[in-house]
Amino acid sequence: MRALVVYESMFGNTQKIAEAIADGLAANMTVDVVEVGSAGTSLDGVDLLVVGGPTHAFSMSRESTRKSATEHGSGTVVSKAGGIREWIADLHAGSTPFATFDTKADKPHLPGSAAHAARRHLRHRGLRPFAAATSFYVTDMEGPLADGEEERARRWGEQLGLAAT
Ligand SMILES: Cc1cc2nc3c(=O)[nH]c(=O)nc-3n(C[C@H](O)[C@H](O)[C@H](O)COP(=O)(O)O)c2cc1C
Repeated sequence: MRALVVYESMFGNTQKIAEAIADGLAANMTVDVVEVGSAGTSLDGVDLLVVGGPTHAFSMSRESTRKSATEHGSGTVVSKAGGIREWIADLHAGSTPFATFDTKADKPHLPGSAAHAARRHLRHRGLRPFAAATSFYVTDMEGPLADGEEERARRWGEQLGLAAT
């Protein structure tokens, strides 16, 4: 069984979560973890797709929010060539099972989530939801991740892999 983890990340936090999820999945599945700019659009041979990105303006990023992140961040960004919104739109979609995740600010009352938006878009493309959309938290715009989030991501990946096999 093969899982594909596709992530978008500006400041590296979602990348860390994606790698932790992949680590957890690897207990039960073969896993590839790919930055969205390098991900192909075919899902041939993929038994479980896991997609995640940073929450920007209550949803998945757009070109304008990525530009803003690039301009306001203190270094170079990880995802320089498009985000998961565009990747999902281009996907050669089938009925592959999927799960989505995001990173977002650790503020309980702030609405909106890239993971929920990605879930809606993937369902719309015909893919099959396999797990609830899940958020992982950062303590500030550029991070770091809140305490324990990488371990929580690893466990989430492990549970997904167990359920898929
Ligand atoms: C332009 C922009 C808009 C953002 N909007 C939101 C938002 O609506 N809700 C939220 O919780 N976090 C928001 N954030 C914080 C991001 O979620 C945070 O930067 C991200 O989780 C960091 O992940 P990354 O290092 O992988 O980019 C925003 C960040 C940027 C740069």
